[in-house]
Amino acid sequence: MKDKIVIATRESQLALWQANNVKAQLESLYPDLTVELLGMTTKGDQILDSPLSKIGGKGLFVKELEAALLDGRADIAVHSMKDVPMAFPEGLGLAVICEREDPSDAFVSNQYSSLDDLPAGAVVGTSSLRRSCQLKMQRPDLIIKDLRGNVNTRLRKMDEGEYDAIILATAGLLRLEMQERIRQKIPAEVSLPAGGQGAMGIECRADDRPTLELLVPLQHEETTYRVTAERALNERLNGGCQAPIACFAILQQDEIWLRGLVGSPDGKTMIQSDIRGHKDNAKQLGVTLAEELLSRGANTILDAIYQ
Ligand SMILES: NCc1[nH]cc(CCC(=O)O)c1CC(=O)O
Repeated sequence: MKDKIVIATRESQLALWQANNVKAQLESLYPDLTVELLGMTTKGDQILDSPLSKIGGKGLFVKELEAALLDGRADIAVHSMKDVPMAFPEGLGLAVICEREDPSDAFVSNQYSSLDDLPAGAVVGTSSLRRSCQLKMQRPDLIIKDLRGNVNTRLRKMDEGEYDAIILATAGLLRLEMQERIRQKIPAEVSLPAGGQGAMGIECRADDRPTLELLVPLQHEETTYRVTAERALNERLNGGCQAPIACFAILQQDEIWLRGLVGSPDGKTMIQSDIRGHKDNAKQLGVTLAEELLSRGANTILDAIYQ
């Protein structure tokens, strides 16, 4: 039995909240266990002056954390599942997926109470192609302006008047106890979330059995089925969270209902579909839905973006 676990974490307020949440869960499960945080800065935290879709590179926010796991400085890394690439470096793997927080996107504004309330020409901040393509599709009259930085930075930029409204993940705002900032939880029909949004996952060394065993109680079954289907779709589309891909699964008894879409960055084309099937086929459902989207034109949109 291990007596100490070191958690590698980014130092944004949200990342620290998530790492501390896992620390608290482990400490309450195992009173004799010491849990320490190892704070680190990633490339994604450093490059703040260019749009994320231009910097490219999957795993911008996880590479440094993974290096710490591989050389033994840390035992686990806590991630937002929507930022975790599909493939792990040799020797590492996903240990568990924890219970999902609200997966929706949040509409945040000081003047306006909802997306519908925004006047023509209003400036909306987001750096996510997924959010901007869905917004443009429904509201071609809005002006979408890039917005980078952690949650606090984005809120400050809006407060300073650079944007009339911004879109953030509801989960992040709830975790940071900024629920009063949420003017509207945008329904999935209006802004389909990113695969994995709202769920935390824990990565560790694939052969570290003692750590894997400690983590077992943190696994959340329903979330795992849902996020497995979503990630399979992303993987088949070869998409990271910087791609204009949205997907969202819910569980109805033993049946998964997975919705997915790929939009063109200009907001003029959107290919969307959905699929239902038994939860034991979560992965296959994601792959099948991805292939349907590809055959209906998503391949053309994605080729243009990835080239
Ligand atoms: N893209 C960064 C990121 N990664 C995870 C979250 C929020 C928390 C979550 O989805 O679990 C955010 C912030 C946001 O999109 O507003």
